[in-house]
Amino acid sequence: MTVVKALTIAGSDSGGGAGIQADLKTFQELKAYGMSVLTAVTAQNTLGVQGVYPLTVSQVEEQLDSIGEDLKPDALKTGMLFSAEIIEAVAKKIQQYDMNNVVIDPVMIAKGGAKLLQDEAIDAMKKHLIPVATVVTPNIPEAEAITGLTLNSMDDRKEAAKRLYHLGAQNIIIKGGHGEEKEVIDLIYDGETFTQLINDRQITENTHGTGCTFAAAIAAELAKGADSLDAIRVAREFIQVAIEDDLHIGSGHGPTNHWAFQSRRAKV
Ligand SMILES: Nc1ncnc2c1ncn2[C@@H]1O[C@H](COP(=O)(O)OP(=O)(O)OP(=O)(O)O)[C@@H](O)[C@H]1O
Ligand SMILES: Cc1ncc(CO)c(N)n1
Repeated sequence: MTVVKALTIAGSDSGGGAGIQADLKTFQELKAYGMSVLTAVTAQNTLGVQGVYPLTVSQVEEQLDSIGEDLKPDALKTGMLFSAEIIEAVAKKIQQYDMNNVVIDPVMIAKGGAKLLQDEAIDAMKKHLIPVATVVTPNIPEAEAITGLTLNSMDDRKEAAKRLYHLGAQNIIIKGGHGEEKEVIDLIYDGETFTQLINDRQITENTHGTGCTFAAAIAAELAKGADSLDAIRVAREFIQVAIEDDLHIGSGHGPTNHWAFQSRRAKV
C-alpha cells in the first residue's frame, strides 16, 4: 500500500468545524495520512470566536522542522497564519524543505467577523506565500483584500485571478460562496484558461469551515498525484455533499459533514 502524507499548517478550532480539525478530518476521509503544524489556538464554537492565541514563530518553526526532517508531506495546505512573522517563517520552511503541492488558503476573517490574520500581514502573504502556491483559494473578500480590486462582476473576478497569477501562484480559484448569484460559481485560472465550476447554492446556516475543508481536500488529492484541476473538481464534490448533508450541530453556524462524501460513495 502506498501511503501519501498531507500536512496542514493552520489554527485550531475548538468547535471542530474549521481549522486544523476540519483539515485532518478531510485528509482522513480522502485517505491521506494527516499531519499538522499549529499556528494558533482559537476558542471557537458555532456562535463565533471567543479567543485567539497565536503560537510563537519559533514554536511554529520547530514543528515544521520536525515534519521536514522526517515526514516530508506529499502536499500541504495553509490556513490561519495570523501574522506576517508566521507567514514569513512558513514560506521559508516550505522552501528549505523543498515541499511541493502547496495549497494556500488565505484565511483572513472567520464567518462571524473575527480577525484571523492581522491587516499588516496581507503584504507578507503577497510577497512570500502566494509565490510558492500551487493553488491559492481566496474567497471573494480575500481576493479583494489581496488585489485591491472590488469584485462586482465575473470580469472583475477574472482580473483578480490574473493579478494573483502574476504574484506567482500557479493556479487560482476564486471561491463563489460569498457571491450574489443564485448558483455558486468557483472561478479557476491556470495562467491560460478560465474554468467555472457551477453548483447549486445550498440555503443553510451550516457552512462553518467550508473554505478549510475545500482547501484540505485539494491538498489530499494533490498528495495522491492528481493534477490541480482534477484535485479541485474532487474537492468541489466533497464540499458540496458536506454542505448538503449537514449535521445540525450547535446553535449558530454549524460545521459541514466531513463523512458525507464517503457515505454517499458507500451507497452507490
Ligand atoms: N451555500 C453554499 N452552497 C454550495 N456551495 C457552497 C456554499 N457556500 C460555499 N460553498 C462552496 O464551498 C467552498 C468554500 O467557499 P467559501 O466561499 O464559502 O469559502 P470561505 O469563505 O473561505 O469559507 P470559510 O467559512 O471556511 O472561511 C467553495 O467551493 C464554494 O463554492
Ligand atoms: C482556526 C480557524 N481557521 C480558519 C477559519 C475560517 O473558517 C476559522 N473559523 N477558524
